[in-house]
Amino acid sequence: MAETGSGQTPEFGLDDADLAIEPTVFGPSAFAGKTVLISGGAGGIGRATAWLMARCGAAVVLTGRDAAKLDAAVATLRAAGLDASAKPCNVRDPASIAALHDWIWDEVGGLDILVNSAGGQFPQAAIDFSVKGWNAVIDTNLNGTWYMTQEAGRRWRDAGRPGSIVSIVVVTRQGLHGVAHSIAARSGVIGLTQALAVEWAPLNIRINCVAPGSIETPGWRVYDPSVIGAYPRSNPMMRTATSWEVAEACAYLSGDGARYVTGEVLNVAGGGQLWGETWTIPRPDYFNGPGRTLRQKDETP
Ligand SMILES: CCCCCCC/C=C/C(=O)SCCNC(=O)CCNC(=O)[C@H](O)C(C)(C)COP(=O)(O)OP(=O)(O)OC[C@H]1O[C@@H](n2cnc3c(N)ncnc32)[C@H](O)[C@@H]1OP(=O)(O)O
Ligand SMILES: NC(=O)C1=CN([C@@H]2O[C@H](COP(=O)(O)OP(=O)(O)OC[C@H]3O[C@@H](n4cnc5c(N)ncnc54)[C@H](OP(=O)(O)O)[C@@H]3O)[C@@H](O)[C@H]2O)C=CC1
Repeated sequence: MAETGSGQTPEFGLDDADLAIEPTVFGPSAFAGKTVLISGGAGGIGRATAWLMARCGAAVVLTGRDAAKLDAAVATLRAAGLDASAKPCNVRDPASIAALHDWIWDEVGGLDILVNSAGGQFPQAAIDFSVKGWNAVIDTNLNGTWYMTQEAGRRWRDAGRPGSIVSIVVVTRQGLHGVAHSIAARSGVIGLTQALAVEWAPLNIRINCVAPGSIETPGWRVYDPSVIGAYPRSNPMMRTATSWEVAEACAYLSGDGARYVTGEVLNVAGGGQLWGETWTIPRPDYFNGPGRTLRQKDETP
């Protein structure tokens, strides 16, 4: 892995030098003339999506809370000759989202695509969640995604313009343990997406989700090395993946190739939605035993 333009090599995942040259199935003008807003745009998956779409001709606008991180990401994109800008915003704060959109519509010339990649959680047994911790995860992942989505929808409606939204979620029904708050929040986002796919079809707005599996990004810093070591076993392909592999799914779903697709969840998880297991907290001993047959059912596991 090469060094980034900012002199930083992330602990996990691809850096900017990698993202500048990763091969893609999309042509160099696949997103020409499109403006794409990416929350979490200086993070792992958001950053890869920014590089991919910018390399395919889009003007990308990055947002997140950390202005310095955004500025560094924009500087490397621009140094590669790409059209990138950024404005900080906290997706938990509707006023800062409104200010971001005012700037995009007044200064950048409007919006075509929104990618909701801001999000995250911390690993903890659900029985130990504090009220504050639960609310932090719900507010970031469910409310934040809704605030961003509603603001984009309103602007498209008011401007009479079509739009496309992709929200990054997690695999909610199989294999991911120790992040029940996030499963709850992302299940809400999936339900919201299905509802809006219908309600907003008359507005010519499509909306879909991407559910990544084990994707090596800086976000992995909150997981203990002992659990990260097992992540390749989260799926039948028996490997982790890159942010680029998720970015290509975001590009497909948000772009014209998916013009007849709305209300979907695309798992980019190597089949982890079908087989595999990811413990973000240490796996309880209960699940390490052989289990019991009917004959053994009254014995202690
Ligand atoms: C088949 C599928 C395989 C998938 C494998 C991988 C699974 C998924 C991986 C990812 O999604 S990685 C990429 C995502 N990135 C992150 O998760 C980034 C890190 N997370 C965060 O930044 C936070 O968790 C947050 C909640 C998203 C941020 O919110 P906020 O900034 O408000 O939080 P804090 O102020 O830090 O904390 C608020 C509150 O939350 C509780 N809390 C936070 N961390 C922990 C922890 N480690 N353990 C227990 N509780 C925690 C706590 O109550 C905090 O309040 P205080 O106690 O600090 O007052
Ligand atoms: N990596 C993985 O294995 C998986 C990731 N996902 C999900 O994909 C999405 C992207 O994750 P990934 O790129 O890996 O993680 P990163 O932590 O690398 O990126 C997430 C970004 O979200 C931004 N963010 C967090 N909270 C807020 C907020 N309140 N307002 C604005 N921006 C915010 C952060 O920027 P800043 O700190 O500057 O605000 C950060 O750059 C997340 O929703 C994640 O949970 C799902 C499944 C697996």
